[in-house]
Amino acid sequence: MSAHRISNYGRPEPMEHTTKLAHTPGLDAIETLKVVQGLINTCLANVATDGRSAIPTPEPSPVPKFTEDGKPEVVGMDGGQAEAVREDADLTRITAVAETGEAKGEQTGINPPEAASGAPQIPQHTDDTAANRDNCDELNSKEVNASLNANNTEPDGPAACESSGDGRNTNKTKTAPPPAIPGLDQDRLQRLADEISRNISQMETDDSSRIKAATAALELAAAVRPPGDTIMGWFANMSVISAVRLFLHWGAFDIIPTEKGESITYTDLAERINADVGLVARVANMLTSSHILTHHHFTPPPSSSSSSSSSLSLSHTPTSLLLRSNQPMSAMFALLYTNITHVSTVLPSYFDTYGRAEPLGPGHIPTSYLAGAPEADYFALLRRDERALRGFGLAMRMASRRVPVTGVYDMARVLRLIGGRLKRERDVVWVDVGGGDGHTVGEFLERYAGIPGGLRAEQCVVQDLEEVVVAARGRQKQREEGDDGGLLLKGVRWVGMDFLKEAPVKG
Ligand SMILES: C[S@@+](CC[C@H](N)C(=O)[O-])C[C@H]1O[C@@H](n2cnc3c(N)ncnc32)[C@H](O)[C@@H]1O
Repeated sequence: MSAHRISNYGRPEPMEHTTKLAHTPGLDAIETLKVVQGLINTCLANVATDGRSAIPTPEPSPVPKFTEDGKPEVVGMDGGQAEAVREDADLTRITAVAETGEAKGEQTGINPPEAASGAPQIPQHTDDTAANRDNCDELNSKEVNASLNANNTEPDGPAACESSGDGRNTNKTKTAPPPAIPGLDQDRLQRLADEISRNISQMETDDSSRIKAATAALELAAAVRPPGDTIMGWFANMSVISAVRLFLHWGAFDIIPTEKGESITYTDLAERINADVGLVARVANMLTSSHILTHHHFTPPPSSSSSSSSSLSLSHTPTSLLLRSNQPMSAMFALLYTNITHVSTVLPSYFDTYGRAEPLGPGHIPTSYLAGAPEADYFALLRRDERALRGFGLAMRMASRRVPVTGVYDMARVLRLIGGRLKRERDVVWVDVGGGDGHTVGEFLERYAGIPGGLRAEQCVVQDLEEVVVAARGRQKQREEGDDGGLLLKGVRWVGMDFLKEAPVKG
């Protein structure tokens, strides 16, 4: 397949590669985790073999080598970047000495060239990224399969260096105990790898296995990641967050077609959002490289009216579909972007002003300080902005999707106990304090209306701040005028209140 690469200037440049670009979401997740598992096994093998892997890393980070003065030489970096990596290496070396009590330089997280002898050359990152990646992908998938089958544990690892036949004295014996990389608890790593493997095999029948596998994979990655690499990862995350924020602000996620197999050229997208195509490509780079969007070679059908001359296009992934503007996850992103990322810019000055202590009341919080209305509390700020308030309600829906709403209380028992005590049909059974737009009550009604002595909408009250309730009532009225008559919540009472004051519903 032919495809394009974005140049340093953000312009598409032609290049050849055969990387598979479009994925079937379900299959892709499983395959991805298998690859992760393979890489983990490789990593474990690396630990057992003092970092001498038989399997090349697909897209290697710059590999430090030691120069004659004993400083690690950093391939592919210079200046400050290289110095930063050197410092990491030195730190690892110092930690190693401290932890093992060995003489300086004997055991380090980075292998001097001698230690790597006999091992295949780790491919260096060249400009021919795609071709390199293809070779590595192919090689890697073979090796991953091999590792999945053979568990890739290289039991004779430490001795392999001895038999490399290059005549160098490696000071290793067959009995040398792993781990060679200090600070890594090999048993823990193996337990995590087993956990990942077990859950991957159960993913088809057990939904939660996917989360468990991912959680263990993240824990494992955190354990094996070199410290400097962890921090470098934050920098990448910051850029990705900024790119997501821009694409949300420009409405780009809403413009990319959602049908499977469809994509939009960079040129068309740039035109639709009134942006320079080079800029769009540059921002999209962050999103495609972090697998939030996918890019493709695009050949417009002969009948197409597309004015696009560009042959590079973008399509959604399951992740980016959640970032479209009508999606709760997208609203949650906007909310947390403000509450965390934006607020973080004033935190030092906030604490300089108020002192280094927790806020004592609902006002004078970092969010109100940022908004230039320090006395206001969070919800007072929200109420000033109709759009933000709507977004808040939508974001809460996401939270309730991830946290179970029903099943926590034994509602059948509650209804049984309360049934005999109700004097009137409309007596209140269930109050949702701070219930927003009522979706939680809706879930209770969906689940418990049908059971014996079941919950009825007339028995439910949603309480929230007056403004929130007014808006929620308005939306419910619209639903009742719509096709389904707003049936689920029809009859629910909405009460404006302040939960810091006396409760309006008694008993
Ligand atoms: C975190 S949200 C929870 C919304 C909803 N219960 C849910 O689970 O999606 C908190 C809710 O409390 C409401 N709230 C905040 N301050 C309040 C106050 N002083 N009195 C009543 N409701 C308040 C907000 O308007 C918001 O709807």
